[in-house]
Amino acid sequence: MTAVTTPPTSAAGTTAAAHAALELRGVDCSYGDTQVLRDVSLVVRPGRVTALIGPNGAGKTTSLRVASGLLRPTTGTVLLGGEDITGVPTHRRSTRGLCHVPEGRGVYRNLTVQENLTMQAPRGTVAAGIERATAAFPVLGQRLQQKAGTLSGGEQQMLSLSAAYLRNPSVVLVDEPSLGLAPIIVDVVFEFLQTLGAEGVSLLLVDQFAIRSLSIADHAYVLRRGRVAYDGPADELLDGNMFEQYIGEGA
Ligand SMILES: Nc1ncnc2c1ncn2[C@@H]1O[C@H](COP(=O)(O)OP(=O)(O)OP(=O)(O)O)[C@@H](O)[C@H]1O
Repeated sequence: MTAVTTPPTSAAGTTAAAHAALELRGVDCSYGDTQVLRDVSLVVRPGRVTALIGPNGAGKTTSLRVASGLLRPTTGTVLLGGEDITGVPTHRRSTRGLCHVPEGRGVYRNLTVQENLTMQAPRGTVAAGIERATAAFPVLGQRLQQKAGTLSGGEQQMLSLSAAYLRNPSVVLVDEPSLGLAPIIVDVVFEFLQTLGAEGVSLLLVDQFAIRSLSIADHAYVLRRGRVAYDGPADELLDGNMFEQYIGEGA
């Protein structure tokens, strides 16, 4: 476990950050006069699942918003595949393979499931994309003509997560995918996230179920009051004492 912000150095002398799919480096971010991220550095390694956990208000969603370009850091750098994308707008990050599945079901409520899926898929890939999404979530295949706003919460979340398949991204940021879902649907969502990871997608996952997130993650960061308090292997955090020390009272 690394106590805080310095990226671990490999035997070859290169930092893990040199091989990052996504990296936040020394990021500060504020809402107006209120600073919520302080010198946040984190690395999402290629084809790995990285969990970002911490108590309410720690800055997890803000970190994802900085990564996807919805927020501009006041200081620091965002890198995608080693390239500085700090000033690159959100839609261009998306075409470069970065997909953000935001908290609260990013679906178009007045469009049907099929229309939602069609909007997400790049031109020329719609049919294949829909096939892939409905194979992952068969219930969506049965609801293609239904308005997204009339789907259950779980189905809306599945539709929202389908974007991660349709756009064929290399890096996916997922914010609170299990929020408000029944336990059986939470299982489906975590299975899907695990499948994405197994298929080589680099995942940065924020979820209220810290233990569950850590159990599918390779690496973990704990944020506390806008600072990285833990940077290390996910399984080390699952150790009872460590969990209590870093997350116990907050999560
Ligand atoms: N648009 C905003 N304007 C002002 N302050 C904000 C805004 N969004 C978030 N904040 C504040 O920034 C801090 C970090 O919020 P953020 O949503 O990133 O935390 P979080 O770790 O994701 O929390 P949670 O687990 O509760 O979702 C909080 O104190 C929050 O009140």
